[in-house]
Amino acid sequence: MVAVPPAEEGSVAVVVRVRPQTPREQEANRQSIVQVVGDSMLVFDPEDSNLPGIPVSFQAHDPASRKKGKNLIFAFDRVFGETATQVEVFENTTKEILDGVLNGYNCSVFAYGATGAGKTHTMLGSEKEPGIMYLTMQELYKKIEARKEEKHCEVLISYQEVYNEQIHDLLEPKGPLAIREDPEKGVMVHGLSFHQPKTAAQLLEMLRKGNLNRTQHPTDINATSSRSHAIFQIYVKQEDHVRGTSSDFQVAKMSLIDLAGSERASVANTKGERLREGANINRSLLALINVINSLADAKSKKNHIPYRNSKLTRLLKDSIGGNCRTIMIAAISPSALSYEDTYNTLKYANRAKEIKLLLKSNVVSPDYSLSQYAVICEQLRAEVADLRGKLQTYEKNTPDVNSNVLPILASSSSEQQDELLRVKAAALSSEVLSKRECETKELLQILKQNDGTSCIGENHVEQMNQLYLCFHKDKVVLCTDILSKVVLAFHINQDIVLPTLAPNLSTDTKCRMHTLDIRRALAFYLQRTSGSRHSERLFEPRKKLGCSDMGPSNPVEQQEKLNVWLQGMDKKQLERLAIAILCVAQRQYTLLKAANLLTPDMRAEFEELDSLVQQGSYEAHKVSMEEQVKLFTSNKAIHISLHQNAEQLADNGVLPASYSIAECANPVGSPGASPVSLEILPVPSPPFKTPALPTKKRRKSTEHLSLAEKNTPSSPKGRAKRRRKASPSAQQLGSLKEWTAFVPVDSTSTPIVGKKSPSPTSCLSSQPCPSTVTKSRVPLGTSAGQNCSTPVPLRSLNTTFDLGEDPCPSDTKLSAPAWESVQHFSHHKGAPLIPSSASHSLGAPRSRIARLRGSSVKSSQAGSTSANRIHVGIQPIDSFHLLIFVQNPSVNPELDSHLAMSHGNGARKALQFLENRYHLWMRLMLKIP
Ligand SMILES: Nc1ncnc2c1ncn2[C@@H]1O[C@H](COP(=O)(O)OP(=O)(O)OP(=O)(O)O)[C@@H](O)[C@H]1O
Repeated sequence: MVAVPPAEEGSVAVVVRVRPQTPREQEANRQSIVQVVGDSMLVFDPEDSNLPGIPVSFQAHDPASRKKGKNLIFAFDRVFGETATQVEVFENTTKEILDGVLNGYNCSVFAYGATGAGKTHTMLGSEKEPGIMYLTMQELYKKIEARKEEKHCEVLISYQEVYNEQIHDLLEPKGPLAIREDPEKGVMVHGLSFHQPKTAAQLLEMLRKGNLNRTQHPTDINATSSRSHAIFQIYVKQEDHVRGTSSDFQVAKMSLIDLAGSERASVANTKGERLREGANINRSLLALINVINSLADAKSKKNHIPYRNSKLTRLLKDSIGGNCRTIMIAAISPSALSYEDTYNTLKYANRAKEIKLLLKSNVVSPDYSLSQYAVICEQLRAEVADLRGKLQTYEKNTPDVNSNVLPILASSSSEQQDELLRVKAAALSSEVLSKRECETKELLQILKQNDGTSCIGENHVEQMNQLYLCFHKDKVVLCTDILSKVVLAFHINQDIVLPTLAPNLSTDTKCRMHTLDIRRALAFYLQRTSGSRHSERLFEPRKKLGCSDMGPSNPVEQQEKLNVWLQGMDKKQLERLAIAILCVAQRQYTLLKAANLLTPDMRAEFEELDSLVQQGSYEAHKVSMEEQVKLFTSNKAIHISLHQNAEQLADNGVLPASYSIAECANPVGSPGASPVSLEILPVPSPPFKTPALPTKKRRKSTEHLSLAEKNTPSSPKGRAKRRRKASPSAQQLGSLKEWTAFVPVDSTSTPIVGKKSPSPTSCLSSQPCPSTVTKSRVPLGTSAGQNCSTPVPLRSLNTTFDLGEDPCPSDTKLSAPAWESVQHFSHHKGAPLIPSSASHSLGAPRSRIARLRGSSVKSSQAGSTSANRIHVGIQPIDSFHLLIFVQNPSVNPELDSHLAMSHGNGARKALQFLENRYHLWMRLMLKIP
């Protein structure tokens, strides 16, 4: 039910404005016939010139006039004397009812009077002295502005005239318009234009233009006599900003009417057209007077009101009396020359005072019937069901965020990605976060129970969650990195092939735990992932590659087997894993630092880890190298995480050495995929000499990898010095142009020839090779001298490498072009080398990699058998991850060695990324054909 606002009784307000005498009147030197007494009274044709305030000149009266209206006293709501200003008139008339308009009441102000009495001056005014129309609108805009916080207001205006009983649009002049009466909407003018001035100034301009269209002709009485009734209407619609239950809004109409002046043909001396105009004006005014009389007559209230007698009265049907606050401004001349007109005006004005009003605010409520409500309810129900469905889908996908969402992201537009991530984050934030909290607490429990040396304080739970939130907000940036780096650690050290991301979102948490207790971490990890699709994924590729030890697909069995396997790990294996994870943690620290996400606790922890990494760097490097070499000799994949926003961040100087593969959504071998070249480059030499590293001080076992362990074999100062001395940073690698100058565009290309390379035999000497790349960031491994013995030639990874059968030193000879290329692009003095220690210790498979030669490209193309080839490939997994794999088709011919990836700008960054972050003895060269 819509509450009907109570009706308010009232009556038409009538004010009189006496204009000053015109020059013509002054010339006639007649007496003034109007005496204003106070604010609301006047004496028409005062008899006694001695009345207070009446000038002596008034005493001489026109005898004819005196007969009719001698000393008539009129009282009105307000009487404005000759000196009253426009603003004064406005403020005491229209301004007072403006609030009514804003409260939903219809209002009208009309100026009535004889020709030349000052109606147009009052209503419209001039530029110098703008009248009520302008002042009203100005005030209206002010009031709307003042309440814009609560209400939304719209203003529409129309401006029309009734001339010779025809209605014309003054703002968009066209033919005469017809009046329609709608039972609900009231009187309407068909075809009338409505406008929306934004400011009062705009409105004034509209008024000015409208007045130019108004019919005005000079008469004897008034040089600018308006020959039409002008009706300016303002519609104000208001709506609450915050809707209530009723969705109410108010529409009020304000009519500002400048009537044409009544005239006596004899006085105005009108003829012809003017006479006809005058007759029509008088007729319509007479109709108005009749309406006023009827409205004012209490007895005739229920009787017929003769609105239809003229266009004017039809138009003003809802603007005079009734539900409309009405102000009549009676304009009169004080001159005795206008005695009759003034008297008549005062008479009608006096009559109009008696018109009663019954005011109601025009509150409009959308009429929602019950059936409409039912429809709305139904729609809302459907929407809720739809949203629930979506939520369930997202919840289902939550643990699978990496495998499901990221590929979608990779193939989506950035807007879609944003949206997906937003939705994903929303879905994750509630349930997953609470899961994560439990998980973290569980981890803490485990840590406390088992060794009591937890580096993760209780407050870390919160911090981790913060990190997690950051991860969401930052579009899966850091967490993903952390996540996949842990996976990488698993990879290298545990020989697990993992072509998809690690399973759950809290692996970063586990990463921390891993640094304390690898065995427990792995167990925990497996516990968490067993039975999930992720764990299947974890082992499936391994099976595919013929690793039968992980055989059973039953997750429980898998877990048991793995547990056994973990238990069976010897100290050294665990140590390797620990070191690899420490390296990962260091990189994680770098990323977190770059992203400004480090808390003091984390910083301390990572610094400690860093020192551990440094301490065990030789070992770490050795492990890494061994794994690397292994990698080349069997079908394995290294799962490398790439930073989604790396390029952007790199551009901003945040992450200078990372790489984005935003366009790498194509699966391996998919049609239209661009080939990518992956170069295996000579391995950089480590920043320190192996003999200098006291191997005794290496980490003894996983148990010794506590974060509290701070002893380092070399001082940080020394390390820093080594770093300074170290070979060029990633930035020194040269431009992409430089790279492409040396690397074949596709797999069938041969290395660029014609450039001299250093003698390969020089690499066999104990001196560093000229083209040795020395690493600077992290201690990486064996000496340059060692490396020199097993140089890896420049290769395109979408080519096939021949694997030599014999590991004899002569096979290490490189083709001249390859070496020269390496020298050129690397800008390094020494030759990049694979450490001899690694190659010596790795047995047959190791010797294979050692035997890769630049010249072998040709021989592979010449038809070497698949048994002695390896394929090295790079496969984008999603926007964040890159799978680099090395395949020996003789072991598993199913794996596609083609590379499908295209990315234009990131080649160098990719190289830097791989080199600096992962210490892989490879460099990536991505090429766009
Ligand atoms: N209050 C006033 N102060 C000064 N001049 C005025 C005032 N009122 C009217 N005038 C002047 O008197 C003249 C006639 O006024 P106006 O045109 O407004 O009369 P009107 O009633 O509109 O006549 P019509 O009906 O013929 O259009 C104009 O020159 C106007 O400037």
